[in-house]
Amino acid sequence: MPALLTPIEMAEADRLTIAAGPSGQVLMARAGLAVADAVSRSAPLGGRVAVICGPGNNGGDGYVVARILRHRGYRLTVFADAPPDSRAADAAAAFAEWQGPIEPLSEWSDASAGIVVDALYGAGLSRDIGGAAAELIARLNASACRVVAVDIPSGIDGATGQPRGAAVKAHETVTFYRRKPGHLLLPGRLHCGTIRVADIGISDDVLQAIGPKTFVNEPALWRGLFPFPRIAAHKYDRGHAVVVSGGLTQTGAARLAARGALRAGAGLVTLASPPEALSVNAAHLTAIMLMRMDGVTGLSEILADQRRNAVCLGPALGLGEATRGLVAEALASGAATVLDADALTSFAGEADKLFAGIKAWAERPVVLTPHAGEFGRLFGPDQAGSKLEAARSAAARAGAVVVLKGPDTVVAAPDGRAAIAANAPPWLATAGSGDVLAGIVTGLLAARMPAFEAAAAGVWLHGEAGLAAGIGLIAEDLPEVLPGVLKALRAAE
Ligand SMILES: NC(=O)C1=CN([C@@H]2O[C@H](COP(=O)(O)OP(=O)(O)OC[C@H]3O[C@@H](n4cnc5c(N)ncnc54)[C@H](O)[C@@H]3O)[C@@H](O)[C@H]2O)[C@@H](O)CC1
Ligand SMILES: Nc1ncnc2c1ncn2[C@@H]1O[C@H](COP(=O)(O)OP(=O)(O)O)[C@@H](O)[C@H]1O
Ligand SMILES: [K+]
Repeated sequence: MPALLTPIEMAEADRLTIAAGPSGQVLMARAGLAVADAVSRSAPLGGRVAVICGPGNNGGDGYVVARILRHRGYRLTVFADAPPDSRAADAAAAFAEWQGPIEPLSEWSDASAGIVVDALYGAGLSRDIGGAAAELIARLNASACRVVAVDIPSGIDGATGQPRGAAVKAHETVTFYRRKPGHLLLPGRLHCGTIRVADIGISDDVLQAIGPKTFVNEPALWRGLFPFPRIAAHKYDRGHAVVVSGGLTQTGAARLAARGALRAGAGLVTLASPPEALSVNAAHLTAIMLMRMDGVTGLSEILADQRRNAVCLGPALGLGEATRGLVAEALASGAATVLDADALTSFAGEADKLFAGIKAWAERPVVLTPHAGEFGRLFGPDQAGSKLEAARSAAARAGAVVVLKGPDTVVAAPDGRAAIAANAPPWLATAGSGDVLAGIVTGLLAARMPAFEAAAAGVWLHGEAGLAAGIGLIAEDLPEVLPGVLKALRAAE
């Protein structure tokens, strides 16, 4: 299970492990060894290494690293302003075994070493960093030193990815057992550099007891429910997606979504077009079917055929009453519904009306795909907590799966499950890319994938498609590279 553990859950994993067998000192020894190995991989033997130790068990890991590296022949200096806190017994034991020099934090300079191990604070960060530690972090970040962070760069909150006061910028981070949300959420991810996850002997049995609800968005999370075509299936088994087009001069976005839906696996896709845009849509469509849709009645007629089991509204649909009417009709039809862009912004200030329409038929899947701006307009600009918590509480409030987009897209379900994406390349930030994503999710819903998994799989496929197309991609490329991505996904089954 690609679980992410919050600092509190990770402390519980440590506690359960220690209760069942190895001591905290043994876990710390393994953690320190993993970090020492990471340093050894990039530092020439005999080179200078500085280890900066804080007052808790993160600092304890640092003393272990220092001892191992000195034993291997590196020239070590430890920097710490105080011995370990009395509550960090394992760290105190590691400190007692360190028999080399200890300098105050204020003495650190980039002349001390080319490689710096950051063991100031890890999972126990509990307030903003100030004083000598903050000053040191500023000097460290301005230096040319290579920084290896123990567990998480000091100052990054493992639950939220937010810096607290000051935060180390690392080139490499070695964490233990499982990553935390703060390793994936921005800006935390940008502070981590390359992330290694070391096995320190924690058994997956602890996950049963902890019941984590946050995951990395990768295939292990949803592959079992992915609608790979079956040999005995016909196209209607693969579902029929409907995408609603905007008016005469706003048709491209819906066609991008429709093509995403078809490539993602819907057996059929129909573009529902306002009468005035029929000819322009007709000029651009081949495998995708076209139907005339005259307002709400028109959409109602199209969705009356229950085989049309998923519908996407929003891309370039226009703002206002007409769009609100179409959304209400889609939600009342019983088709799985994806709402994006204008379908979300049209409910700014009237969000509860939208949520009531969604909750009126709770078993019908609904996925909302806002970017940060649309999210703020719908759910209010001042969401408390991290992006993860914002998406989670929005999903509970709306009664829908929420895809809060960006470089660290979060997919959250009303039941509290959430997945954070780590595979999206920055060139996905291009006009129309979100329209394709809405279409991909619609295609997966048409193929009857459950909503949370369809949204997560859609986001992952979109990211992989971005990687496959590479820099320079335009939105049109995304559906066209999906077959290669799907082929690799299926081969890895
Ligand atoms: N036995 C275990 O539980 C294991 C823990 N491990 C390490 O232990 C770490 C967690 O240890 P701790 O829970 O002791 O926490 P930390 O060592 O991350 O920090 C806690 C200490 O820092 C102080 N502190 C927190 N925020 C501060 C701030 N902003 N300014 C000044 N002081 C601050 C606290 O008062 C406390 O003394 C992990 O990150 C990991 O590196 C690993 O050794 C694996 C095993
Ligand atoms: N910096 C970034 N790195 C990776 N992916 C990004 C980045 N910025 C945006 N994206 C992704 O690009 C897509 C943009 O969607 P959206 O903002 O709706 O654009 P549009 O309306 O032009 O289609 C989303 O899937 C989003 O997650
Ligand atoms: K650290």
